[in-house]
Amino acid sequence: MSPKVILLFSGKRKCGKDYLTDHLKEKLDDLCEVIKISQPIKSHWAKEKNLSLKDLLSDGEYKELFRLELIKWSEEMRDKDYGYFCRAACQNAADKPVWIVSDIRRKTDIKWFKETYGDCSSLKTIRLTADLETREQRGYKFAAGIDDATSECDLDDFNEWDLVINNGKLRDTLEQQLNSIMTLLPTL
Ligand SMILES: Nc1ncnc2c1ncn2[C@@H]1O[C@H](COP(=O)(O)OP(=O)(O)OP(=O)(O)O)[C@@H](O)[C@H]1O
Repeated sequence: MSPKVILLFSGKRKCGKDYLTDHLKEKLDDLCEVIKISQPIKSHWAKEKNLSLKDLLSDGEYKELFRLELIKWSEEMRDKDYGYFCRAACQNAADKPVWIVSDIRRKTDIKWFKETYGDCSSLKTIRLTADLETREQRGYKFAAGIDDATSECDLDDFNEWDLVINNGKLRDTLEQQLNSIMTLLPTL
C-alpha cells in the first residue's frame, strides 16, 4: 500500500536534515517511516561486486580503496535508471501513513517519486536552509569534488518547494519548525 503523504527533504551538508527529520520521527512516532536514499547504495554495490558490506562500511583502507569506484558506479547506475536507488530505498519501507525521505539530492529523485507515488500519495517537498557560518560551526568544510558535484548542487536552483525552513541563524524554535511541517499533513 502507498503512504498517504510523502515528505521529501533536501538541504546542503550540515543544514540539519538528520536533526529535523529525527525530531519529526519522534513526533509522528508510529505513523511514519524514515527512508534514506543513500542507505541502499553501499549495500547494493557490495552485493553487485560481491564484497563484504561490513568491510565496506568500516573506516578502513578497504573503503578508501573503493570510494572513487563506488561514486563512479552509482553515477553509472543513475544514468541508466534514475530511480534505481529511490526504488531500492522504498522497496522495504514499512507500510505507514507518512514516509519521511530525509535526503533527496536531485531533480530526478523528485521526478521518480511523482511518477511512482504521485497518483496515490500527497507529495510535499521541503528545503532546509542554513547560512554557511552555522553549517561550518556544525562541522561543514568545503570539499572539492563533493560540494561542487551534482549530488550536492542539483537542487540549488529548484524553486518549487512546498516549504522552506530556515535552520540557521534567526531560525524559529524546533517546535515552530515542526509545526510548519505538520501543516503540510492532512488529518491522519
Ligand atoms: N536546529 C538545531 N539546533 C541544534 N543543533 C542542530 C540543529 N540543526 C542541526 N544541528 C546539529 O548540527 C549537526 C549537523 O546536523 P545534521 O547531521 O542533522 O545535518 P545534515 O544536513 O543531516 O548533514 P549531512 O548532510 O552532512 O548528513 C548535528 O550535530 C546536529 O545535531
